[in-house]
Amino acid sequence: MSRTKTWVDQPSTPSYAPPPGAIDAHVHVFGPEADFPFSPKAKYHPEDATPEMLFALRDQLGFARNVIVQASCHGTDNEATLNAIAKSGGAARGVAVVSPDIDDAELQKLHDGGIRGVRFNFLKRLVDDAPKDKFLDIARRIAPLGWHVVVYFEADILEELEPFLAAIPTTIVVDHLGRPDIAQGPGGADITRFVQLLDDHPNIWTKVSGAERLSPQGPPFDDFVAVIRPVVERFPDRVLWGTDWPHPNMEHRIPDDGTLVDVIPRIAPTADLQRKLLVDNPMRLYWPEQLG
Ligand SMILES: O=C(O)c1cc(C(=O)O)oc(=O)c1
Repeated sequence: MSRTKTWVDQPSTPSYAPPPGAIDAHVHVFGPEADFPFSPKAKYHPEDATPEMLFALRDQLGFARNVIVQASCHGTDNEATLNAIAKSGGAARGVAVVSPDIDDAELQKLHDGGIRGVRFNFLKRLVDDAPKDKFLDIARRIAPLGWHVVVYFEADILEELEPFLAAIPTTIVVDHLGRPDIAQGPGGADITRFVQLLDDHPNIWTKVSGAERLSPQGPPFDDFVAVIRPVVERFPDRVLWGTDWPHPNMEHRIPDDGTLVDVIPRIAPTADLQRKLLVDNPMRLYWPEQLG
């Protein structure tokens, strides 16, 4: 498999300045492969996207902290994510992917390394299987640590997944809004069903990220803004935002991270909404001990 590069080296500097303490709550690191080899089951083989590159981007975009989400290409070996968190000097925490047979000592080691959640991935193009019963066992075991569950799925399986989501005893964060079809517009079936899910389950949050993945129109993402801004306004205390750098699998539509940041004030049009989205909400999940 040839190695893919999915990010721009010199993104534009955004016009929008995030508030002090802003958290980019969905990023990944890839490798470096020489130190942290990719999983033999990985569905893509990326170039190295290192912690140093991530922190330079964070500073350029005007963010203070990151949440590093274990990428599928590293399987259940979280060492690359832990390495990046350790190198951040307290400015990053993370979400791990764990094997169902992980023991308590290993979970505690992840906690000590800054992990505060586990990710369950249901995308067939990214993982071979997604065993709901085993995921539920994991969810029950991480609950006492104060962790939450991050779930990545596509809109077509939402209905089938709802009983599983309802059985999870922790906060749940849905990646990239469960990938609604943005072309359906603001009243579309996908986003309507997703909003209903959040109405019905007060413990379900969402990342309002993924404009570059979900918008058929592309920059400046007017179609994404029209569909997603009502979601931010309806659930101001249950939304997170992230660049998704280094944008796995986006080699054919590589986004400019500065342009993505400029979407924020359009989906969260007031300073109050922006502070909740970028600071207060992610702090509650990832750095709760630092809240007054
Ligand atoms: O849609 C994707 O391809 C994708 C992949 C991964 C991953 O490989 O972990 O993470 C994401 O947030 C999105």
